[in-house]
Amino acid sequence: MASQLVREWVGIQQFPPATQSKLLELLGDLKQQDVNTLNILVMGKSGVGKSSTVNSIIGERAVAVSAFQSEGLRPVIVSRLSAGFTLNVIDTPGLIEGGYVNDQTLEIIKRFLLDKRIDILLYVDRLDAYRVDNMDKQVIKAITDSFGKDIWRRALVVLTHAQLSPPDGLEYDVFFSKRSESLLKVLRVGARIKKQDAWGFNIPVVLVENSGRCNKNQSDEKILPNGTAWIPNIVKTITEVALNGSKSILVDRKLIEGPNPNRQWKEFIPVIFAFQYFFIIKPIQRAIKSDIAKEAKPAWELRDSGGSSRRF
Ligand SMILES: Nc1nc2c(ncn2[C@@H]2O[C@H](COP(=O)(O)OP(=O)(O)OP(=O)(O)O)[C@@H](O)[C@H]2O)c(=O)[nH]1
Repeated sequence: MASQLVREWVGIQQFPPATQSKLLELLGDLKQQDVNTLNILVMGKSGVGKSSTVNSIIGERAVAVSAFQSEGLRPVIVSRLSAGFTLNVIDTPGLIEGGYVNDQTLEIIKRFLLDKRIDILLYVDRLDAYRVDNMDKQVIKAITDSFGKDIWRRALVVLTHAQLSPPDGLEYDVFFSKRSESLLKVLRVGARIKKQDAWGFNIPVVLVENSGRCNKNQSDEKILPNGTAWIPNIVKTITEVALNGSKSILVDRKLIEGPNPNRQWKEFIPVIFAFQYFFIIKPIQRAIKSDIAKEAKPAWELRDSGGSSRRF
């Protein structure tokens, strides 16, 4: 991702000192493991808080946020450099339109990512959605079909609107784990992750509150209702996923175009013809010949072929 404009990460200085020092420590951990760049892809349904989350992490209003359906159809890349570390965050348009996955949007995202590497996927949804439905499954399936199942080894589920009072008198952490479990369940179905493989896809769920009215602790850090300072927490989880030993996803032509249906099984065509010739056509020909040979000749044929040519 060398071509885009990389700016100094000034937004990091907007964070309170406690957050800043935790972030710099985490970036230091990554650099120690020779990870000097992270490409983070942000995807999800429309209006769930993708752009707001990008801005919160960067600490600047780097991408446009809208309460209404966003007009932007193209992904946007935000690149920031701090102490020798480059962070590239790719914000993408929402994938749902009129109740369906928008294939055109998906195609634009795929083309945009061509020849780029995805180190981390932030799959964004809202904490305050109480149900999962087929739409969730369709979006997850579309991401899986586009970038392969292994992208989920590099994923975090991010739940926005995390400053809420749970319904029905539920404890905050109980509500969070119920919401996470139901979303992870539908994610495993959409991503075709089999039960026996689930341990290899240990997808963490993190909470985010992008609102300016987010509560703060004594160190002026934005905190969740359970007291967690969420910006260092999401960056820490991103660091853990980046260092979990799985491979980043290289978006090459083969990956996004998938197997060419016209080429499928083509190499087997000569084998199938040879099989048909030797094991079906040949035996049938042999059987016909032997039938003809064995056939008892009728009397009139013997008479005719006996040489007694009648002359008229
Ligand atoms: N209270 C609250 N509002 C949020 C949060 N995150 C986003 N919003 C609001 O939700 C609306 C949509 O946010 P965006 O960040 O534009 O969502 P998006 O997913 O990027 O939207 P599209 O690009 O249209 O798909 C905006 O009005 C945001 O201010 C959050 O964590 N808490």
